[in-house]
Amino acid sequence: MEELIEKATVLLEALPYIRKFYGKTVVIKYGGNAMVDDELKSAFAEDVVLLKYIGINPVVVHGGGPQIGEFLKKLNIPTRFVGGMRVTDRETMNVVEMVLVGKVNKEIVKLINSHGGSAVGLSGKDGNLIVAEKIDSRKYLSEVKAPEIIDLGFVGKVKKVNPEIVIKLLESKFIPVIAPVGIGEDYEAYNINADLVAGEVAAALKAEKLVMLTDVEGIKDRSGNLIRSISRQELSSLIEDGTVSGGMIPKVKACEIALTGGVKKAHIIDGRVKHSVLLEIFTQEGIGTEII
Ligand SMILES: Nc1ncnc2c1ncn2[C@@H]1O[C@H](COP(=O)(O)OP(=O)(O)O)[C@@H](O)[C@H]1O
Ligand SMILES: CC(=O)N[C@@H](CCC(=O)OP(=O)(O)O)C(=O)O
Repeated sequence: MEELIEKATVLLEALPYIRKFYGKTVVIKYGGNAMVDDELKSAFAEDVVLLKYIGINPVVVHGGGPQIGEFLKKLNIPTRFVGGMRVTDRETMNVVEMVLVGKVNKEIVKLINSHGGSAVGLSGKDGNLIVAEKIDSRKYLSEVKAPEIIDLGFVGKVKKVNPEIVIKLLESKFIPVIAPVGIGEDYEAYNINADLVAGEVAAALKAEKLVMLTDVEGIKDRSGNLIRSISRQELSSLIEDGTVSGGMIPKVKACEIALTGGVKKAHIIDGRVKHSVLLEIFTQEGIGTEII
């Protein structure tokens, strides 16, 4: 009996958060290690389905960098990153779209649905969801202090998000799952860093939260200690002084975009921790780094 009562107590701990976030939208960037380990994948899907059933609206934006890399390797197409972005020629773009939209997106949809959810996969092309434009390589690469300045090819940035299709899905039982491929006004497909897409989608939806899963505990300071909480204003200095580098740069930028766009809070959390999404949303301490 004691044990059962203890269970009820644990469940009740979530009540204030369920009340606070009921009917609100939470954008989750899914990527990194959490996407390769089977046990973590199931735990992630359970978290997303649970959120939906208790009346919180999850929107998943996924990455797939490692999966694209593997496929390019199989095809003997060399690939590299400059300033955290994959150099994307036309041939690479075709593979990027095939892997992200055809493979990774559908796998996440299947995963969520196999845990009792109703996920619907979208790319930026569906409903003109993500209108992209070619990134200004010179400007971007010098901004992030990249070691070389080259043309990144079909790497895009978000020009506009048309969130109608996502809102329609959220109004019913569906869980939107978005692949980071944008459509240009020239009708070319653009490869966009998934973190940046998540930030822009969160801003367009005026989400309550942006939660970014990654393969580290959160943002680390110069001495390697986890930063628990940081303000939006302090973020740019972390990039400028080199504390934040590589794959963490677009994550930090995504949080800036989201918060500037009206999202209340952004979190960078450890996707290697089982049920990290629930731990972030339903506990007082949360996990990882919160950006306010
Ligand atoms: N200040 C920092 N704090 C934490 N991680 C950092 C920092 N600067 C750079 N990184 C790197 O960023 C990586 C996360 O980015 P990335 O590998 O692209 O993640 P994901 O695959 O989850 O999108 C970390 O594994 C770490 O190596
Ligand atoms: C321009 C650019 O670099 N696009 C990324 C898109 C996928 C992505 O962002 O995946 P992760 O979130 O797993 O890193 C790429 O080609 O790898």
